[in-house]
Amino acid sequence: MRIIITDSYEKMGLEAANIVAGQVYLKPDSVLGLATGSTPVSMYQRLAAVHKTVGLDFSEVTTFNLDEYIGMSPDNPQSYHYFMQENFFKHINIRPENVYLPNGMAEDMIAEGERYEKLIAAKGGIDLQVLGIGQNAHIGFNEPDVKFAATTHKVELDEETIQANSRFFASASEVPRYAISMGIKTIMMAEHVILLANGKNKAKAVYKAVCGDVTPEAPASILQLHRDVAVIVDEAAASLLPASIRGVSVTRK
Ligand SMILES: O=P(O)(O)OC[C@H]1O[C@](O)(CO)[C@@H](O)[C@@H]1O
Repeated sequence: MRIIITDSYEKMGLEAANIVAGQVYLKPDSVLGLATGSTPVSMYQRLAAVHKTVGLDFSEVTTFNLDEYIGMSPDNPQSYHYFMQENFFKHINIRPENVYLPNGMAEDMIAEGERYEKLIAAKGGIDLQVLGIGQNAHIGFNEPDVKFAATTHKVELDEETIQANSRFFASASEVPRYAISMGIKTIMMAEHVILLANGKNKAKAVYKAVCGDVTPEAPASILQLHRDVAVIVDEAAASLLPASIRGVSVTRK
């Protein structure tokens, strides 16, 4: 794992965007795995700016998102389809036919999971996967006690996740209870991974991901076994990392 500590949320996004942009520049037909949530927004803004100012070309890029709420249609403003459109896709020159998210409206979620995995495989697998992290150390919507061998599947959201995501809804009761998410195995098969986190409320989860035991109770801890992960965090999210880890990290001011 490489740890990059930045002094602001914007710089976290900048560091992440540089890695994504480098990937797309060197391999124009890259397959990107993408995340939603508030964390990657500054990265998407930066990538959109790089597209606009220097013409970073997304026309050959394919994207697969991590997850979608079950029962959310793509035109629902709370859906992750909608989020991606508003925060990223409409600002770049990606082709709509190269954009994939799990279908939260599918009748058979087992078949939908299999379909999604086949699509990823048909595109040659994910070159670079972007991840946020939940306060309970989830990645995608893989909640604690996850099965490390799981591929894309239906998940029941933890109460902690429902509470955390209720800020995007009128109330916690409106947050869907189920989602369809890439599994840990899907994520671990990506060639490169970047994990982003900002804010004090992510410090415990970052600690577990970087130096806790590798355990299904902290799903992100499995990333310690991945061959190429960059963890990009602001000072607040890095605040519980021990001096030994901070000593080998890169700090960007
Ligand atoms: O970035 P946020 O809003 O804190 O969300 C944390 C994580 O939870 C999710 O929303 C659930 O998958 C992820 O997309 C995100 O990485």
